[in-house]
Amino acid sequence: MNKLMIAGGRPLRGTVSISGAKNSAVALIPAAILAETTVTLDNLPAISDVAIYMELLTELGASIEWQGDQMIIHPEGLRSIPLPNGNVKKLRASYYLMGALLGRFGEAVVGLPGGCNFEPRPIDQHIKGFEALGAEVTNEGGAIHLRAKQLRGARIYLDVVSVGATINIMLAAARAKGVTIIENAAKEPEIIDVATLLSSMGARIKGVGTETIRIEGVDSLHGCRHSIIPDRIQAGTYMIAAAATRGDVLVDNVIPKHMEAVTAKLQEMGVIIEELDESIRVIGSPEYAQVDVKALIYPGFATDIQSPMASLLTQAKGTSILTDYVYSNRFKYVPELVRMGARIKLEGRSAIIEGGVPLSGAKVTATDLRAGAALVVAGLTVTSGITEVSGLEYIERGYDNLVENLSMLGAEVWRME
Ligand SMILES: CC(=O)N[C@H]1[C@@H](OP(=O)(O)OP(=O)(O)OC[C@H]2O[C@@H](n3ccc(=O)[nH]c3=O)[C@H](O)[C@@H]2O)O[C@H](CO)[C@@H](O)[C@@H]1O
Ligand SMILES: C=C(OP(=O)(O)O)C(=O)O
Repeated sequence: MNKLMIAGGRPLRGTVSISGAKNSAVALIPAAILAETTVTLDNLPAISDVAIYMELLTELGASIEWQGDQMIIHPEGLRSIPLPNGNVKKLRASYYLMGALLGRFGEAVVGLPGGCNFEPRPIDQHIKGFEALGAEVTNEGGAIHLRAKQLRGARIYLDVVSVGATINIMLAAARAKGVTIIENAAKEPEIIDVATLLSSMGARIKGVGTETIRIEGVDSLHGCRHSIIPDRIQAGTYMIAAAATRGDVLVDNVIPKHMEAVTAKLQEMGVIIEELDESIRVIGSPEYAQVDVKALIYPGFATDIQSPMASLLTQAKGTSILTDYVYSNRFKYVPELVRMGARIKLEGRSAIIEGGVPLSGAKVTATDLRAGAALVVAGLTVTSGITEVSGLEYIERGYDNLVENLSMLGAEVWRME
């Protein structure tokens, strides 16, 4: 396991430029399967989930050029080769191969996904959607087999608002015969990003960003060039880290509208925020008020940043309650924060966080990507001792150039193999 070493206690200062969004990138790359000609993606994050996706598309026969933040996907050699094991199990978003391969080839075999396994994460709504479009879906030894002679548009009501199911159904429906309506759809910015790419490829999609999405299937889709939206979760993490270290950071290349829930909560605590067109300046204060945080679907406070927020709340005055309404038990990081001296109790889907308790350096383990983000933010605030975060590979699933970015902001951090 790789480790991140942190000698904390230094206020973060300077500018950090945010890369493209992980949760867009890992949907846009498989979406390119639907095109018959070349797709170019710009502003791609340099994270391991993207590298794994590149390998997956290569296994399927695509030819890919990836240089800097640009990926060029030539889909001409693609076939629907069964992928029951291997790379599909290394990330959550491999489930998008189901919708993309089904849409393009009418068949797919894809192993159940991996990714952050902080709790069971079913994909029943994805399957319900594929079946409604006319696919036969079976689970054979942990791999999902999908087959359809002809996908047909349908009206699909999602029982739970799901980012993955909304995108997966859009992918398959883009090539179905007739009109598909997704009701109770998710509204996250990454869904709009995927719909923008599909529309540039020739798809007919309306209503993204609302709870009803209408997709009129087309016979073929073509290549295009698309620039990925900034990663609002990385941006939020740097905003929180700037506040937690009482620093002064310009978080650049962001869409401030996507950050509204984080901005509002930080302001409520007493953090000074200046919003510019494509950047947000975060200036820390000596004291923070306690706040309650409810992680919700977009435009609510994102569940993916509740864990670094918990680390910041250990610095507030008084007791804060952080509740996650998306996942019932996304708190594997709590015992690790407690190891660093935090006083946090878990009650159902809430963490009760006692503020004003100084943290100290310890050996802690990131059990998943955002648990890792929580420990990094906590480590940056520590004034006594070194924090040693094991499981850096989880963090690198979603944070582009983390060590370099933090070092540029003045943090003393280094990697240990
Ligand atoms: C690759 C990617 O984009 N990952 C994000 C995506 O994950 P993912 O797409 O897996 O998350 P969903 O939006 O689907 O999950 C939301 C909730 O619905 C439940 N559910 C979901 C699907 C389903 O078929 N049945 C079901 O019960 C889940 O267990 C969870 O409690 O959105 C999550 C919620 O914003 C984020 O935390 C992840 O970072
Ligand atoms: C849960 C996350 O990712 P994934 O869905 O890819 O596991 C995340 O990005 O916080």
